[in-house]
Amino acid sequence: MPLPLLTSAPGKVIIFGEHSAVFNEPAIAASVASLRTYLLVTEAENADIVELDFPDIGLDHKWHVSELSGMPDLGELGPIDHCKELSTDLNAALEPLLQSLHGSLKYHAAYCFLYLYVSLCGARSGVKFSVKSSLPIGAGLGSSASIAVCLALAIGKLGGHLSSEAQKLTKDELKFVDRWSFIGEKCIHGTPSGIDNAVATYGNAVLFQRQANAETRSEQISDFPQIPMILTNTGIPRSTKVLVSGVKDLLTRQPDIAVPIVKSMGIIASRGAQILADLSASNYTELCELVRINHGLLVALGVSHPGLEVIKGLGDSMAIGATKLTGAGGGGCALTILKQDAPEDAITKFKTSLESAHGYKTYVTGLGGPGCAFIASDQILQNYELIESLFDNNVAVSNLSVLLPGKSSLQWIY
Ligand SMILES: Nc1ncnc2c1ncn2[C@@H]1O[C@H](COP(=O)(O)OP(=O)(O)OP(=O)(O)O)[C@@H](O)[C@H]1O
Ligand SMILES: C[C@@](O)(CCO)CC(=O)[O-]
Ligand SMILES: [Mg+2]
Repeated sequence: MPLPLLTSAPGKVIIFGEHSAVFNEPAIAASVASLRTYLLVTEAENADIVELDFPDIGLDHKWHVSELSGMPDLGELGPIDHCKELSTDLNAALEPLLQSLHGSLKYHAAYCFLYLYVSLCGARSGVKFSVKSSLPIGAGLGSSASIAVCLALAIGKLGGHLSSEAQKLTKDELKFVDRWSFIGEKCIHGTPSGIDNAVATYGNAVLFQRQANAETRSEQISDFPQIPMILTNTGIPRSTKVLVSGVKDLLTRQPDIAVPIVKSMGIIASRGAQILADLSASNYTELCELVRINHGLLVALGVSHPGLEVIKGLGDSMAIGATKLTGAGGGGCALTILKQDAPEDAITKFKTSLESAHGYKTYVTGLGGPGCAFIASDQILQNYELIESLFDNNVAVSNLSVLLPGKSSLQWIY
């Protein structure tokens, strides 16, 4: 695959079923139309290195080709094997390369990168990977999945696993990206369900269910309605990995109580899917009711946070709509589905008081839109000055809107 190469993937909003999705219950998520990660792959200045430039997390690291050689032969292992369990041999071989990055966001991003790179590209060197994202990190909007999808698509192409000339990503190629990004998510947070990377790969909205055999089933929800909602980011940091393992521990300690909670969340998602397929004034109230119940069950699982309850409390006291946390919780984001008759001035008051009194950030964004996408080298070269300038650290992420697949004049392929 000739360089440069640009890949992109969206963030996501889980409407119903976070956490229960990990335990094979159905869940619904949609891609976030305007919040995306972009990965630019270029020739490195030095042919003997592989470089990561991930400024959002302060990661600028180079590995020498000699460090990448001598990796274990993964010969017979296919993606499904890695999906079931990450290779212990590869993990052990990567450990020394990650040593200086321990205990940080950097570690997980670099681990995800190296696992995919070594598995799919061997010891190729002379390549630089630069990331720019409009997604908040660790906020519940799927930043980890979007980066894993950008990497899986780019590295799959560099390693010759995906066609370099195609004018469209085929079903099989999307499956490849879905599987390898799931493997990347496993590096970042241990036991993902796969819903986040499925949405970041396929886009639009999906009804997702993880199967017992580590396979996943995601059904596209066509004509997903634009539900009027406000996303609020508390900015309270948390880790999906820690929250997911906390829920697993609760299920082990209190199975008689916690298993039915998780099952109820699955029933909510299934009912939610029926409503969303045929949303009308008459079932909108039930949709709001499901949002309220789903949040209550997430509270019971211990994954809310006082900072999220502020949003719920304000939304409830203003009777503006129904609020639930979205993503892994523990901080991060909440979504508020607005009542159909919510007055404009009440919506404004809700947003400004969360912003001014609590320092939260609110987003009004459309849902749905393209999943993963790439721009081939000839197109990038024709627009190189523009694209390169957007990856400058001093350029605000709001400028990334000129790159939006589906809206931009650049020829994204997806
Ligand atoms: N722009 C980025 N640059 C580099 N690494 C990133 C970026 N965005 C996300 N990551 C990686 O993803 C990790 C955050 O993932 P985490 O799953 O905890 O949060 P999230 O994906 O934003 O939220 P959720 O999983 O609840 O949707 C970071 O530790 C980092 O390794
Ligand atoms: C908490 C969780 O359900 C959603 C995180 O966005 C984890 C997952 O499904 O991988
Ligand atoms: Mg994540």
